[in-house]
Amino acid sequence: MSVVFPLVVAVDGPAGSGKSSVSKEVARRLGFGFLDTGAAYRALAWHVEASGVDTDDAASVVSCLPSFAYRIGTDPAGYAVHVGEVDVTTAIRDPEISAVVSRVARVPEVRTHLIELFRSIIAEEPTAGIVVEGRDITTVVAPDAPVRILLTASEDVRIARRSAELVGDSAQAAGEQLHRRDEADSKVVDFMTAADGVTTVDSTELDFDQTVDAVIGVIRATQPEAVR
Ligand SMILES: Nc1ncnc2c1ncn2[C@@H]1O[C@H](COP(=O)(O)OP(=O)(O)O)[C@@H](O)[C@H]1O
Ligand SMILES: Nc1ccn([C@@H]2O[C@H](COP(=O)(O)OP(=O)(O)O)[C@@H](O)[C@H]2O)c(=O)n1
Repeated sequence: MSVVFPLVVAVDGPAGSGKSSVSKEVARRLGFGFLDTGAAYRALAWHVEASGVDTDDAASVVSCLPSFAYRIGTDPAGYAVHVGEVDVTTAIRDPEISAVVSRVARVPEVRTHLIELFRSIIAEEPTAGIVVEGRDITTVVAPDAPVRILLTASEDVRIARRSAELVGDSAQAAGEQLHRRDEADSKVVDFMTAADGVTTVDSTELDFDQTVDAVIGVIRATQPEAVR
């Protein structure tokens, strides 16, 4: 009996471009699974901090990997992130975690460990497809995915969207943090330019529903049987 893998829709892009919210809605509409890979880097940063370890020291970060008991579901309607028994779904969105996550994500051993984890979650997806979003999905995690998309938007628009969802944090601080994080992250992987074969969806002038429709349009163009 041959093994049938799910159809992988790989989505990359900078912070605030809509990767997470748009991918989740696309998955919901198509009956696919959804994997937010950034959540794992955030949860590891949370775990490193909770272990009292300096996020700036790569060797100490690596020493936290064996005790990192990470769990995430792929049902877009039941999104929840756990480290051991602790539900960290909300805690990992804290600006304090956003401020340190890039330090954890730049460690090569961390990336190797999490990339393997993502590939095993993808291989075990029980539905017909899975939308996987992050920074290196189209290039490293699933470069052979049949659908590969770079979701972008101008920095001003991304900052405005991100600061609109923060409470008690000034728009300026949110903007500066987003800019710094993209700068640090893009030294590790290039998610600002589309690799060969990757389709760019620029949501600067699109509202949320139009962006979802644009992504589904790209999927339909390459995999018509996946979209009815
Ligand atoms: N095309 C769009 N138009 C307006 N708001 C959007 C659009 N796409 C996403 N958003 C909103 O922008 C915010 C950031 O989106 P998110 O999915 O968290 O981005 P990312 O995962 O790329 O960081 C969310 O509040 C989301 O609802
Ligand atoms: N595939 C990925 C996904 C996220 N990340 C890291 O994880 C962090 C959080 O990712 P995220 O997708 O939750 O960030 P947002 O774009 O949603 O703000 C990023 O700033 C990167 O440092 C990564 O290195 N590779």
